[in-house]
Amino acid sequence: MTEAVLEVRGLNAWYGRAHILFDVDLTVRRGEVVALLGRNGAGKTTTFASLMGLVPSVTGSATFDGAAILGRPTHEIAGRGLGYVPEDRRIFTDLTVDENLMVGERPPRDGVPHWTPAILYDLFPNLAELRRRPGGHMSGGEQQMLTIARTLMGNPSLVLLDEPSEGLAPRIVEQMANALNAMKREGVTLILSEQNLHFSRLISDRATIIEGGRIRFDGTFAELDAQPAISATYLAV
Ligand SMILES: Nc1ncnc2c1ncn2[C@@H]1O[C@H](COP(=O)(O)OP(=O)(O)OP(=O)(O)O)[C@@H](O)[C@H]1O
Repeated sequence: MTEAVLEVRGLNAWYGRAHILFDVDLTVRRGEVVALLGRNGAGKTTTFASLMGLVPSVTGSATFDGAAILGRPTHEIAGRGLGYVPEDRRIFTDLTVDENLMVGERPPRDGVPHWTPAILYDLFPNLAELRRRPGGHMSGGEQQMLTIARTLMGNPSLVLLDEPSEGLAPRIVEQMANALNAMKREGVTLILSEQNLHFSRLISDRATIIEGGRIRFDGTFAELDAQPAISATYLAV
C-alpha cells in the first residue's frame, strides 16, 4: 500500500471550554483525494485549522511526511509542505492574478509536483485570461481558483481544501471539478472538505464523514452508497 502522507490519531480540539473534535482519526496516502464530508458545523474547518496549528487547544497526534505537526507553529507546518485553502478566499485584492501567484512561490520539493504559472494557467484557463486583473475585481469562483492556484505555487505535498464548491454557480462548480481532477492527474494529494456529496464523488477516491466532531464513516463511495442510512443521517442530501 502507498505510504501515508498524513496520519491523524485521536485528535481532540477545543475552542475555550467548548470541546469540538472527539478522537478524530484520518489517513491520507500519497496521490489520494479524500472527501471530508459533513454538514455545517460538523467540524471540518476545525479539523483543518487544528492541523495547521491555528487552534491553540488540541490533543492527539498528527504525522505529516514523517514529522509530528500537532501543536507546531503554522509557518513551520506550511513550510513542511502542508497547503491550506481556507473557505474565505484569502487573495491579495490589490495585486494582479500574476502577482498573487508569485507571492505563493516556494522552492520545488522532492517527490511532489512542481508548479509554475504556465502549468497553472493550463489548469485554470479562466485565470489565464485574467492574469493582469487585480484580485479584487474577480468573481467569487475566480478568487477561489486563484487561492488554490496560489497554494499550489508553494509545491505542497498535501492540500487541505475547505469547501471549494460553496457558493459557486453551477457552471463554475463544473470548472472547479475539472480543475481539481486535473490537479489529481498531476499527482496532487488532497483532502477536500465538502457538504456536497455529488461534487465530492466527481473527484474523490474515498469519503470520511464527520458529524458532531466525530468520524462516523470512512470508506469508498461504493461502500457509502451501499448504506444509504449513513448519508441520510449525517449529510444534508
Ligand atoms: N472560533 C470559534 N469559537 C467557538 N466555537 C467555534 C469557533 N469556530 C467554530 N466553532 C464551533 O465549532 C463547531 C465546528 O465548526 P466548524 O467550523 O469546524 O464546522 P464545519 O464542519 O467546518 O462547518 P462550516 O461549513 O459551517 O464551516 C461548530 O459548532 C461551531 O459553532
